[in-house]
Amino acid sequence: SGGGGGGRSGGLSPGPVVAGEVQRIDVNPPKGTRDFPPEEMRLRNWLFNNFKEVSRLYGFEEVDFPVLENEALFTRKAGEEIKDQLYCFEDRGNRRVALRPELTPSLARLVIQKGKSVPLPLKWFTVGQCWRYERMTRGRRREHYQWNMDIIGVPGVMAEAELISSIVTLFKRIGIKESDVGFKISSRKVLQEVLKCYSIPESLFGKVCVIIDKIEKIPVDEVKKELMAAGVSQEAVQQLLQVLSVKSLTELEEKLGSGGEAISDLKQLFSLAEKFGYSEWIQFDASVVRGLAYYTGIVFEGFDREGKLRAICGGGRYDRLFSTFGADDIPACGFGFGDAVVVELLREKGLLPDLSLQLDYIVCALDEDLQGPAAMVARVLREKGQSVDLVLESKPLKWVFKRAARNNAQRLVLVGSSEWQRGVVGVKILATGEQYEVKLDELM
Ligand SMILES: Nc1ccc(Br)nc1
Repeated sequence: SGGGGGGRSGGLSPGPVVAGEVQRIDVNPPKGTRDFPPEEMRLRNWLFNNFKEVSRLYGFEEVDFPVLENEALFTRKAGEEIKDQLYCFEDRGNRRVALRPELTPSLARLVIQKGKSVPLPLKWFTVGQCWRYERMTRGRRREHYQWNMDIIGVPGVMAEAELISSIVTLFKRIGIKESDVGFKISSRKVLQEVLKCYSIPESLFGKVCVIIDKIEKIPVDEVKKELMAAGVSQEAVQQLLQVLSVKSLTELEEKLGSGGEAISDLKQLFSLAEKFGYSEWIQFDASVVRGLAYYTGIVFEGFDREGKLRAICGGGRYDRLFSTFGADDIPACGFGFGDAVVVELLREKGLLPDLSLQLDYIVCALDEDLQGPAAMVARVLREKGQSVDLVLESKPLKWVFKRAARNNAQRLVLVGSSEWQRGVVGVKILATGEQYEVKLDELM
């Protein structure tokens, strides 16, 4: 959703500056950002209203945070892309600030700030714009909106199962089926258990996961090199990469043994999926790691089964994030769901909704000195909850009918002199052409 459109004049490249004339500004939004003209805004509102309705159905409370945050929220030392692309600067008070690249750190900050005043578990959601400063070489967007749902204070995988259920509900609401998309599910405890066998320090865990997450984006030898540079032995690297290619929970159990938390979490999650009714939507995929350093357990991502698009959404458990902000750890999990990839998917599937403007009335005075009575008509209708496009200046009837058609007005009210003298106005039902006169207080 979102994007520019043809302006009133042609090209936007400024012509020569003539003395006394103002050079035309660039009317496009900054590189990598989008405008939302009415049609795009209707699609965005439709999508966000679905996000919010699902959040309401799941009993989540809406929260919000500033787009501008203290840079320190995002300066994790794990080599994440999100940090390399931080949209950050020093403000006039010499503070290091950043346009948030994600929402979870802000949420964690607010939870810590609220402390014991907000009884756990918390189920919070938000829809917010997130930013990255990426060299335009790849021509990618620099902003998108994310729907985030987080459950704070529940250590068990019922929380992850509930979150995935909410996303399935969203997909169903917008017409996307399990034959269109799926969820790849794994747990970072798989990697943790391998690393423990090679006594790799916990402090390296986040960085190792971030490197492994690049496995499908850069050559595997590069991944190996980065892992070894980070301090992982060659043997451990081999084991890590091998475990990522495991194809089933059974095979994983053979590899890791049945006593570990990774297997028990995953088995429980797949069992719960049966009860939630979304087993057909999920699959175990050991290669899912996700690129954020703070995930510690179950991780998942929504993908399009045709494999044409980037991940639709992603999330997981982050039980150690709070202590990175100097607070006591609280078990937590959540996901982010962007506004762009899902719209690409809907477009691909021919599922974009038809969201033309819906107007109840267009009201027009038939001559200049009837503008006041026309305003009265508009007031009466609006007080009854009717949407009214009041024509604000003298216009030929042809113009009024054209505007009524373009704005999908259901009825046209014409305020004419002789009718007004008789205490009535003319109403035309535009779909049928039927027309009648009605007293002002009988208007509806
Ligand atoms: N984190 C992030 C922010 C903005 C965009 Br576009 N993509 C990812």
